[in-house]
Amino acid sequence: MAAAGEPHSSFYDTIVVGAGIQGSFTAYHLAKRGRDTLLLEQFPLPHSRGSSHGQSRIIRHAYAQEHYTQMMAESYGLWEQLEAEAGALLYRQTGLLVLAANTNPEFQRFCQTLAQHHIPSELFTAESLRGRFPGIRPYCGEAGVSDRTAGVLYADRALRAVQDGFRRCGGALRDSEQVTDIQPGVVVTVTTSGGAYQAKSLVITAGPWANKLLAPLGLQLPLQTLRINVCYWKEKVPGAYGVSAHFPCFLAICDPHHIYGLPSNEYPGLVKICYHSGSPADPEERDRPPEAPSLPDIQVLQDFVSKYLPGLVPEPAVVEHCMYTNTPDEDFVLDRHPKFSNIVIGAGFSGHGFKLAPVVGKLLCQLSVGEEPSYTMEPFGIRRFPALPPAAL
Ligand SMILES: Cc1cc2nc3c(=O)[nH]c(=O)nc-3n(C[C@H](O)[C@H](O)[C@H](O)COP(=O)(O)OP(=O)(O)OC[C@H]3O[C@@H](n4cnc5c(N)ncnc54)[C@H](O)[C@@H]3O)c2cc1C
Ligand SMILES: O=C(O)[C@@H]1CCCC=N1
Repeated sequence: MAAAGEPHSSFYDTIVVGAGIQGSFTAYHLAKRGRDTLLLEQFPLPHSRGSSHGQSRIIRHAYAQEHYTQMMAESYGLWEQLEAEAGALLYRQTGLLVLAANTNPEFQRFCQTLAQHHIPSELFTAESLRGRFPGIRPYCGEAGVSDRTAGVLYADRALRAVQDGFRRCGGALRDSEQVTDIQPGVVVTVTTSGGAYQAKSLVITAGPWANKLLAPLGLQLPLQTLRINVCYWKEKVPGAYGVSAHFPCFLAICDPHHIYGLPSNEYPGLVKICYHSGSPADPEERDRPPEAPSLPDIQVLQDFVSKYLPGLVPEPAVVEHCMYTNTPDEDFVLDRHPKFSNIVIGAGFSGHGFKLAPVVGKLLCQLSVGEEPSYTMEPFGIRRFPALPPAAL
């Protein structure tokens, strides 16, 4: 990194656009391998306009799709490594409870992946759930399966830790610099609001702005950007649903969208419970009220809280906002640009990418240095979207 007053280099091995959790981890892995790396961020850091801000995220092995459970084994290790390097606590184990009718096929897939991967877990009937978690009322006789390894990641702290780690490895992080133009080629030229830079390869991890950057490169991915209401609910007895009372994270498999929650911790007396969907929104106008009537997500949550969590006041006490960028199948996009092989794209993290960022960053790093990725990339390829115009491919 250039010292204060020294001119900045303008030629890098790799430039990463977007310093959310995915771009920051990609840059961290690149710098760790000795690649001269520039990480560009449009806003002053830290900021709350994308998807990686806030204090907490769920981390879990439990997934209905095996490819994520497989990746989580390595991800846990990399989070631990970052914790050690940063000398900061980034993860608190709380366990996770998945709730559903025990005949639900998705619930059964969760049970299968947990068993196949030997993740410490336990099955609960409605009755045993009541005994173990008195704060939860299985209103429709739901069953449960736990993932004891799950917990909460301290998101803001984690983002800072990975960016600090990147800098310690010699990486250059320039915030308040919006990328305004990308010229592909053997050497890629990136113009920002503050200058122009060149690199042998480029990684685009721009969150809800991905398609804006990809349009001039002839590519539009089927991404939907959603505004998410992040709701916090007051405990009737402070601490009853808290980490110290061993209340777990939970994921209720509901139709059409799941509901998930985290124990009270970051805001004393408040439990975070969210709907796993939101209203379509442009990230530039996230908080503008939608023209069409928005999803009645808060109503759905109120109904859920009053039925299933009798110790909470069934009205949100605090509502914050965040963005999801969803693909149609909610699998990530981790691939090279179909025409420009030295441009790599990480996008569409569909509201579940934080916990996997250490492995996502490694895979994007591997793609950008031309290495064989460590996992099958089939679920993440751009070519899985049949509706893409053939010209883009
Ligand atoms: C409410 C909520 C709850 C969630 N809960 C969980 C959870 O419990 N567990 C979990 O694993 N995941 C969870 N997620 C998902 C996870 O947080 C996201 O998948 C992840 O943060 C996506 O990171 P990103 O780096 O792709 O995007 P972002 O964080 O949005 O980063 C993209 C960055 O690119 C920058 N950028 C864009 N365009 C430009 C440009 N032209 N020039 C320079 N910079 C640019 C942006 O400013 C931004 O900083 C949740 C998400 C939300 C919103
Ligand atoms: O990724 C997670 O764990 C959370 C909870 C389930 C839905 C999305 N995000």
